[in-house]
Amino acid sequence: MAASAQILVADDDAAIRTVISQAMIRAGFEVRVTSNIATLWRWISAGEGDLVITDVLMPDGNAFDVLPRIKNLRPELPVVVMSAQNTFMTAIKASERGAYDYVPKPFDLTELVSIVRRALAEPKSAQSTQAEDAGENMPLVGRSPAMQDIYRALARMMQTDLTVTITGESGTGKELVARALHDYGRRRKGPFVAINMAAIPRDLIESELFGHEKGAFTGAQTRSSGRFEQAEGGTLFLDEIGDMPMEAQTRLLRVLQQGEYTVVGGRTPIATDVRIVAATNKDLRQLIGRGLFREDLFYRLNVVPLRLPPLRERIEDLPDLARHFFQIVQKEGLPRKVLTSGALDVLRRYHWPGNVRELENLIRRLAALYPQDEISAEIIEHELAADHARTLDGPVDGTKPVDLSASVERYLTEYFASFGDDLPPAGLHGRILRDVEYPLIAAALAATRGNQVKAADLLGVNRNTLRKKIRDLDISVVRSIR
Ligand SMILES: Nc1ncnc2c1ncn2[C@@H]1O[C@H](COP(=O)(O)OP(=O)(O)OP(=O)(O)O)[C@@H](O)[C@H]1O
Repeated sequence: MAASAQILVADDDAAIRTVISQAMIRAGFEVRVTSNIATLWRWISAGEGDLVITDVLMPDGNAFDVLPRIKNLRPELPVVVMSAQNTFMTAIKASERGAYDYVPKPFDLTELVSIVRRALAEPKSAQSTQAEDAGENMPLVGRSPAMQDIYRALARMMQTDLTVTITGESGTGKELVARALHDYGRRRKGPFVAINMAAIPRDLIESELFGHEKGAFTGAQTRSSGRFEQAEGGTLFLDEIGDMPMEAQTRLLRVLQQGEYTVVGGRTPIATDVRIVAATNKDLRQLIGRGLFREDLFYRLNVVPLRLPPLRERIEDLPDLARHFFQIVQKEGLPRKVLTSGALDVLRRYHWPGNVRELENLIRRLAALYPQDEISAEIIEHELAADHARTLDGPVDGTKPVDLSASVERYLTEYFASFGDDLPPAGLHGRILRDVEYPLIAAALAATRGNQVKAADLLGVNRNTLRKKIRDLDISVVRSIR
């Protein structure tokens, strides 16, 4: 049946019409092409075509505006949307307006043919989709191929309740993605509840998640609701799932298998309607091997695995991300800055162990600490060196360094080793303290938006001492206008 199917192709670029129609004809389809929306709509309303491939922006209109009409008139007609504006919102809009799939330009013809085949082979279901405008407030920034893959996966998952597990180094945007899944999905009217397993004492995790009855354990003086109850009808985001204790894992498995749980100290099973999104920066398979994570739970959670690539693997997103964060800090009242092309080059070469969070923090510091409108390569180099001193080679798995003094020790061992049999130049004490003091004071000033009184308070030093240090360490301070 599919072999004789007719494909309607709409794109104002003649070259694209040609390559698509050639590929479709080679694949055994009939093809009609047009350069405008009006003709496409005429064909569709006349009942022609078995599938549509359309560009978004065309001379006589926007395909997203006609998609709801197409869905109304011919709900079973699959529409594949192509776009060169490869943002999260384009993918989401396509999904919300009822497109079958969204293909970012430039695209792979073989992939397009397989999408078309898949769409034509699927049973026709009159899937009704709510055409609700999501607004232009972009939650996720970046147009790299790696992020395109994420957007498409998200767009497909929006209308489902599938359990998703997001993996990725610290700071890659796992929580942001979990929120986007909720905010643009069909549970958006319900609550989004996040809980971080690494931030809660292990013996309290079960009761935090599932609640407890009065007297369930020492200190449980009243009945308490758990996060599952709070997330009813919405999404529960389980961050750092690799840190979940075994007993809690067993309870969670039951929720995923049977849709019910019991509170700690309770006996009656409670039915639950919660979408689970989990995240981890650990390798769960390795934890399974060490007996720390249940394999059956892993498979239940990993229904849809989503891997967020580290920033260094999608460095082309850096200018967009930097602009985005400058905009955010500007809205918060800090002056607007731009990066010189030299500065961008330095940022592109950096390896970003803290990923997008590290970039965000850097932009905040730049906006708060430097008076100049243009941020030069030298400033970036200076700040990244300070950043390096701050993290002093934290663990490579992306987790946050916890023990500063252990990090300093490691740093010093390497530092001494780098001089071989010689000693480093004299004045080490001053140099090391300065390397620690600079980022410390800069961070305090950034956190207090350049307010020296508050920064002195935060640091626990006298205001005059802070002023002297700022001068000695040559830290530039700009006060936020708010
Ligand atoms: N693609 C993106 N677009 C815009 N902002 C982003 C993006 N990715 C991450 N961020 C921002 O970077 C910061 C870190 O993101 P997030 O907290 O989601 O990371 P995470 O992977 O959950 O980190 P962790 O594992 O340490 O909890 C947040 O402020 C988030 O808003």
